[in-house]
Amino acid sequence: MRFFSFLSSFLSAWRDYPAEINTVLGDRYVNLQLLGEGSYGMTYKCLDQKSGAVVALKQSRPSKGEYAEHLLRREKNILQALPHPQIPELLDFFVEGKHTYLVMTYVEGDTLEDLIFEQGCIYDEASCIEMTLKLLDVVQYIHKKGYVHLDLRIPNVLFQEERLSVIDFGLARQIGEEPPLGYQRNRKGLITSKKMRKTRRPETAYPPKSARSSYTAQFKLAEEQSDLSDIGHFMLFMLYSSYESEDGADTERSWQEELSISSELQEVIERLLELREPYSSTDEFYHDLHVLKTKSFL
Ligand SMILES: Nc1ncnc2c1ncn2[C@@H]1O[C@H](COP(=O)(O)OP(=O)(O)OP(=O)(O)O)[C@@H](O)[C@H]1O
Repeated sequence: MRFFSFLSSFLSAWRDYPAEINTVLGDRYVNLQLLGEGSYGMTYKCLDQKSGAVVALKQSRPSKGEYAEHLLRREKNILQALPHPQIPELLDFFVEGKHTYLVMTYVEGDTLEDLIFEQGCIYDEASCIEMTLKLLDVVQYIHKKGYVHLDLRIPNVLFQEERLSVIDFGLARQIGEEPPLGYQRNRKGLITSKKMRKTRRPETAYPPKSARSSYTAQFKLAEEQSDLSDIGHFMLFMLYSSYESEDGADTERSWQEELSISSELQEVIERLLELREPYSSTDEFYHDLHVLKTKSFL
C-alpha cells in the first residue's frame, strides 16, 4: 500500500515537473523564471515573442487532470469580467497537450509580504490606513462587479512605488456562488506562518480564535464579509511591522494589548474580524476608514 502511494506521488511529481528556463511554451512564450508552484498549477514569468512583452503564464498541473483545467478556465472568466488597471489583464488562454495555459499581464512590484518580511518596511497607523484605502479602491470595484476575491493575503497585493495591484484570482467567486466541487486549498502564507513568528509575538496571542476560524474553514462564504475579514488580517500584518516586543515579556497578550493603536482603529479592525458588530458592506467600512484618515491628518 505504502509502495503504491510512493509510486503515485513520484509519478505526479514527474508529470508536473516545471518547464526548464528558456523553454518555449505554446509556441510563443519563453520561460524566463518559475514564479511559484500552487496546488493546481505553476506560474512562470515569460517573454511573449510575438509582442515582446513580459507576461505571467499559469500552467495547469497534468496530474490534477481536467479539474486543474476547470479551475484555470474559471480564473480566465473572472479576469475577463474584471477589467481594471490594478488587476492583471487576461491576454491569452489555450490548451496544448496535457497542459492548459492562462496568460496575463505581468505585474511589476514587491508583494506586501516581501516589503514587510524581506525589506523590513514599517507601517504606522496612518500608513496602514492609507494603504488599506488604496486596496479598498480595487476591492470595491470587485464587489461592485458582483465578485469576491477570497484570498486577499499579503502575498497577493503588490506595490510598485505608489501603485497597488491585486493578483491571484484563483479562489475568486461570484457573490453567493458555491465553491468549485472538490477544491482543496494550499493554505501557505497564512497569518500563522513561521514568518509571522519572526516578529517575536507570543504565538497564541494573534490571531484571536474567532478570526482564525474564518481562515481554517475549508471554504469561505462568497460574501463581502469574507474579503473584509481578510483585510482585517492584512491591516494587522502591517501594524505588527512596527511592533517591538518587550524584552523578557513572555506573557500572552492579545493584539489589542500589544499594538499601540487608536481605539477607533481597534474598533474598525474588531468589526472586520467580527469580534464586534460586522460591517454591513464594503462601502460602510470604506466610509469609516476615510473618516479615520481625515482625523489622523488633522
Ligand atoms: N500577474 C502576475 N504578475 C506578477 N506575478 C504574479 C502574477 N500572478 C502570479 N504571480 C506570482 O506568481 C507566484 C505564483 O502565483 P499563484 O497565483 O500560482 O499563487 P500561489 O499562491 O503560489 O498558488 P496557489 O494560490 O495555488 O496556492 C506568486 O509568487 C505570485 O506573486
